[in-house]
Amino acid sequence: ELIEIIRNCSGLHPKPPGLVLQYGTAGFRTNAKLLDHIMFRMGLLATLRSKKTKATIGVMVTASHNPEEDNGVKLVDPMGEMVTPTWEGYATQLANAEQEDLLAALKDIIEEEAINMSQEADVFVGKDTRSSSASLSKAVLDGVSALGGRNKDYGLVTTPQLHYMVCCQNTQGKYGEATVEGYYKKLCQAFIQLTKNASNCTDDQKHLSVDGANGIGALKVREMESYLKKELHISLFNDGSAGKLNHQCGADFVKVQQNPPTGMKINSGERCCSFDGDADRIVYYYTDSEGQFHLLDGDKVATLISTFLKELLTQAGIDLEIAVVQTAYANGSSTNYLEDTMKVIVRCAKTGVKHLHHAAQEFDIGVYFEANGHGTVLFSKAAEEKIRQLAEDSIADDERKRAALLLQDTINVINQTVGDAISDMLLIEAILAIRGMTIQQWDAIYKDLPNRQLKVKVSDRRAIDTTDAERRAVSPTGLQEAIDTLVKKYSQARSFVRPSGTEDVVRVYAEADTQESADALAHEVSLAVYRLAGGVGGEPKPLH
Ligand SMILES: CC(=O)N[C@H]1[C@@H](OP(=O)(O)O)O[C@H](CO)[C@@H](O)[C@@H]1O
Ligand SMILES: [Mg+2]
Repeated sequence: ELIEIIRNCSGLHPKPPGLVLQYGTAGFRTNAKLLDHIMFRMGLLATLRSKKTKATIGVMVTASHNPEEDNGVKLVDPMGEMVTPTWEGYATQLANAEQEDLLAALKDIIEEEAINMSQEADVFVGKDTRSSSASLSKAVLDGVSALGGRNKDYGLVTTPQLHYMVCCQNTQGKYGEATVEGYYKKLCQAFIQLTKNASNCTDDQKHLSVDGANGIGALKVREMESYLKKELHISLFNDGSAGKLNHQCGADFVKVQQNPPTGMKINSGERCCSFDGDADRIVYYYTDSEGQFHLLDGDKVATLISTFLKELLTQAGIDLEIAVVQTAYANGSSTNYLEDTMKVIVRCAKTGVKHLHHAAQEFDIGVYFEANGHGTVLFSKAAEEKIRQLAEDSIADDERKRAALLLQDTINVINQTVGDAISDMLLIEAILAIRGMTIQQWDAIYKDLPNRQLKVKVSDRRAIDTTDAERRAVSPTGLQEAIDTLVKKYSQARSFVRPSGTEDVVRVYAEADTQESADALAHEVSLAVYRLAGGVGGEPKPLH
């Protein structure tokens, strides 16, 4: 019977023969026209995952910072985290089975995981604002129904909101209420509590300009505003009413171009931030009186947050281990500052949020951020418990107790399931307010080393294999030696290369004491990649 149903339904979502796609760093992602069968099949897979875990699973339809024509899908595991690697493998298998092999591919997974098909299943579905998202999310729902799963369609939500809903549902409301309203209430209440500790904060300081990337984040910021009770004054730009999603705006554009977004009115010295297309990344910036642009990326955010937390822990007199997890893309100055001045533990993980999240779970408090602005803070159960006890302790002295209460509100403003632009924004705004800190003062904590990111096209990027959290290349032969030799020519220099997990390119990163040196080093390393790793098209040209 099931066989019949699936055969009929899957016929409505046929796979283009021969098409091969991979569940990559952030799920499937490609031109929206190629994704209908993927969505249907991810509906099937999410239902199986739900039966297997006996918990609610999430499916988010989005392609984040990609252009509007693209789309994609990510699966969310029971605690709101990214789906586990084994199931990423199943996702790829199921996605690539030809139409006539679909049933067999499903059966393989059911047998391999010994799934009880009579177990009930629940799947939460969300989507971003892309024009293709409506029909693609329907295809997901079709997949869920085909296997008899129940679904809840949250419609338009940010990626981190969907992660949050899944976690709330599976913790029976302990993490919060599994509604968009519940999300705003929890975060905004914590934010308002926190900012009560910011004495004499002026209206000017409460103002923030937000670039919504013409995406879902803009819609949700607008929805949230009334819950903020005027404690934060947001001017929203790129709200989707006129401009195109991610086009010359949004966090990815601002970070990679090191330029302000179009469509935003920026007064010199004013605090601004940009979200990406599904609102799981945030970067801050301002322009100074000379018109110079200053970017405060994920590394600066991690520094601000970890410094704040460390001070509170000291004030509270609680002994908890705090660590910052970065990737190889973290600016060398940030790593030095954190290790040498802040004296916090720093770990380097492979690119991709799941790797950082995993590494951060090893500590009492793990702050993780990619340089591009995706990140959050994780508190272990034991850490939350210690903080709660002190906050409720009736005989603790006032200063310790105040710090514990601040830590508690901080925990509540954070979305621990995944990086969340809205939640990160509220936390950063609260920290700046409490410390009476301007964005210029925040920026001055350390000075970024000039850096450059480039892409090189090669015939097969798998030719490059890396080790040591992607900081060294082990193949092709001679590449790492070539990089080492080039790096030695410059001062305070560092460079590495790795195959991208989301684009068909090799990424090159270089930093050095001056922008000229960083640019020259990045170019020379690009040439080495081109020559040693099978470059295609013309040789990389120098930037200047
Ligand atoms: C250098 C860089 O920013 N890489 C991004 C990018 O991965 P790549 O594997 O580098 O293509 O997309 C990922 C998913 O959004 C994100 O996690 C990661 O940080
Ligand atoms: Mg994103």
